[in-house]
Amino acid sequence: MKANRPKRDVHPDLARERLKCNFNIEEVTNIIDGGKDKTLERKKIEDIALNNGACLDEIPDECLSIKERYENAIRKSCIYSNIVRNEMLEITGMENFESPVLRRTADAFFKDISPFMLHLGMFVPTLIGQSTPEQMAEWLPKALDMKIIGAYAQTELGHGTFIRGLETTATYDPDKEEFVLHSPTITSYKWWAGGLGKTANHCVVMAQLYTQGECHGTHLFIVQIRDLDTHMPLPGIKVGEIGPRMGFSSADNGFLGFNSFRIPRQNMLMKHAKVEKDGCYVKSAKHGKLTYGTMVFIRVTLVSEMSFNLSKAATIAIRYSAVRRQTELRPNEPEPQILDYPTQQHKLFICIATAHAFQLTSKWLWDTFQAVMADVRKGNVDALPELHALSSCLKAVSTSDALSHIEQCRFACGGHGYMLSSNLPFIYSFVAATRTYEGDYTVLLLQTARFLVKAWEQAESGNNVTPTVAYLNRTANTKRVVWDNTHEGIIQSFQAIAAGKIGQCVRSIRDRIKSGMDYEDAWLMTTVQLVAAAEAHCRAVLVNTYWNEMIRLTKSSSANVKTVMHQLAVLYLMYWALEKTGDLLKYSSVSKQDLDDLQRRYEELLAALRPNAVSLVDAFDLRDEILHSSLGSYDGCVYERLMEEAQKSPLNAEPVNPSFHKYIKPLMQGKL
Ligand SMILES: CC/C=C\C/C=C\C/C=C\C/C=C\C/C=C\CCCC(=O)SCCNC(=O)CCNC(=O)[C@H](O)C(C)(C)COP(=O)(O)OP(=O)(O)OC[C@H]1O[C@@H](n2cnc3c(N)ncnc32)[C@H](O)[C@@H]1OP(=O)(O)O
Ligand SMILES: Cc1cc2nc3c(=O)[nH]c(=O)nc-3n(C[C@H](O)[C@H](O)[C@H](O)COP(=O)(O)OP(=O)(O)OC[C@H]3O[C@@H](n4cnc5c(N)ncnc54)[C@H](O)[C@@H]3O)c2cc1C
Repeated sequence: MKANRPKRDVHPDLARERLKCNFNIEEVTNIIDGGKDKTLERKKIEDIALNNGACLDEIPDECLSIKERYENAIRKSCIYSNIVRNEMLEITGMENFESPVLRRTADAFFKDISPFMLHLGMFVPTLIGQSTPEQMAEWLPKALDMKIIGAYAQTELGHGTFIRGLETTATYDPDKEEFVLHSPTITSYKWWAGGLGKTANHCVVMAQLYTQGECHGTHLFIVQIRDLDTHMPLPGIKVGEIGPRMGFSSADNGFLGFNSFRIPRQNMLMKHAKVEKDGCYVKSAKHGKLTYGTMVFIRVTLVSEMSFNLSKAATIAIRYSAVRRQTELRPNEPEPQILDYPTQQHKLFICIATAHAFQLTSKWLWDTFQAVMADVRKGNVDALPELHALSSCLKAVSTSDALSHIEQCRFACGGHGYMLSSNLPFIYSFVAATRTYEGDYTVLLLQTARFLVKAWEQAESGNNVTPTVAYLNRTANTKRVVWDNTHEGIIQSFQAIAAGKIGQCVRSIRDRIKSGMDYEDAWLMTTVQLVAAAEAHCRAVLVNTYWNEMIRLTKSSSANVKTVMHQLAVLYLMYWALEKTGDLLKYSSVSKQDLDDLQRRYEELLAALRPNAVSLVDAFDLRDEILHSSLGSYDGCVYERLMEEAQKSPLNAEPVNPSFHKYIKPLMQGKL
């Protein structure tokens, strides 16, 4: 059902803020979108999706029951998918079905997550990345046309991180030329897959492949789990939804068990390895981990996804902070806008800068991913370890940083930030999951650490290392870098911290081995340091990439846009330098005086950015329909919207709730 929202005048405080803007907002929007043409394309897609009002709900999702919420999400998913299929893909091009713009526009329909998200997000990319041309021809058109709807079922009740430990089996039967899928234990049940519980009729399943009596490790299979006509689970399939969770409330995350369920031989995704009709196993992949490709793809896309979520939270908190007034600074003076408090600016301006840092880095990461995949298609897998290390740490750090900054945005909105109608709790719970799914934070940083330790050893012995760790060639054998408070100096300090920490890990491992431990135990005992070293490496990559990309992308910008983009990048460098003073003292020659100067310059920068704060979030160009926020709308009519949303509470539908007569009154009368 559509809801009509009253159009309101812009709140005078926000209107005044917009008059202070000294840069061209559209230019910054174009930089964030990746060019003027990309902005136009995004707006066109948003217009198609939003102008028909299909996304608006009369009753907020959070006031619905679990069942109603799911049914409403399916209703909207079908409308949205139809628009994507019939109108939007024509604009992006079919090959760009995973365009972030499509993903972002979907947010206008769902405060939470669409049950179809994993279909386009993981099922389709797996078909593209793991199928032979024949398999692709069979399934991809059906999947893109929504003739089949898929999920990605890898994680099991007993194992998520350790993929090699998955228990589901796929045993080849050469007589019938079929695989028999089986779930031998309760812990082998698939668990978590989005869209699996009620929506999907197909899924990609990761299972241990057995043929000719031998186990060949985990492989991917495409499995039909429900009848296309009745939607009933097929015989041999036990499938359902896993129950309420912190977020993802409308994503019908599911469980799945197989009871000797048979699929044709052709349903093994055979791009990197195949099983012949007679059961002979043939591996063609040049790298053992190419079946993990969908995970790498999603890790890469998550960096931009984090930028988007952070830009939403920052827009809400900054617009609200411009309208909210609190506490007298001096007796009898009007209460200031809370955005005038430097402590509030400290909480929030880093969110704008981080959204830029992640967006610019994500574009660079995406280009790197595309280049490495093009090489892989030609048979060259040399750059895969570096891509894995890079995508792992950037996924871990971007999701973790986004989560803590979004929480800061909620704190910055006081009590009203706790309201679901602010949308901050939805954004937070969505992002909280990203720190875990697609590889947990710690686990992924330890993957990066493996790569870094090897790179450090190469650099130590005088060999050249790959580009993202090239700083090791300069710093591996240096004790402390000379502190220099320019941007180059700060970037070099981050590299020195990373090199210093990696070196310290290597020495700890070696010392432990010398004292009698085997390599595995020495590694295990060093993992706390290894995680910190990988995080430091990631920060070095982030500051360097953000800075370089900012300079590159603002080359032809107007002077004031250059200035404000520069200010944000400097803010990012200073913020993190001040967060890491202990490390700077350890690995650079920074003095107490240098740090005091840095703190003062940081505070001056907050003040310099203050007049442009609202316009900087306006530059994210997030329409109200995408923000879903009583606190963050463009007009800033916060109190009216909070009141309007309160009226929608089901508890306000009747003046007296029946429980009064049933319980409270008898209690008051001593009759209970
Ligand atoms: C309209 C919509 C359009 C589009 C949508 C677009 C985008 C979507 C945006 C947002 C998404 C929104 C919603 C999505 C919602 C939910 C999705 C959630 C999905 C999931 O969670 S799926 C399950 C994911 N699971 C994991 O990630 C598990 C994590 N574990 C692992 O990855 C691995 O087990 C491991 C890496 C931890 C270890 O693997 P292993 O044991 O097999 O390997 P080893 O540790 O022994 O390492 C050996 C060797 O291999 C190297 N290695 C490991 N992995 C890789 C890799 N992927 N690539 C290259 N190399 C790899 C490793 O480094 C070792 O190397 P070394 O040289 O020996 O050191
Ligand atoms: C909202 C959501 C959606 C999801 N969607 C899907 C989906 O669509 N498809 C799918 O297949 N899966 C999905 N998952 C599952 C997800 O990928 C896993 O939860 C994730 O990979 C973590 O695995 P786990 O839950 O087994 O955690 P565990 O591996 O059990 O981790 C628990 C803790 O142990 C630590 N730990 C584990 N191993 C190590 C180690 N080697 N060294 C140090 N510490 C370690 C971790 O850091 C963590 O703190 C989803 C999960 C969520 C939350």
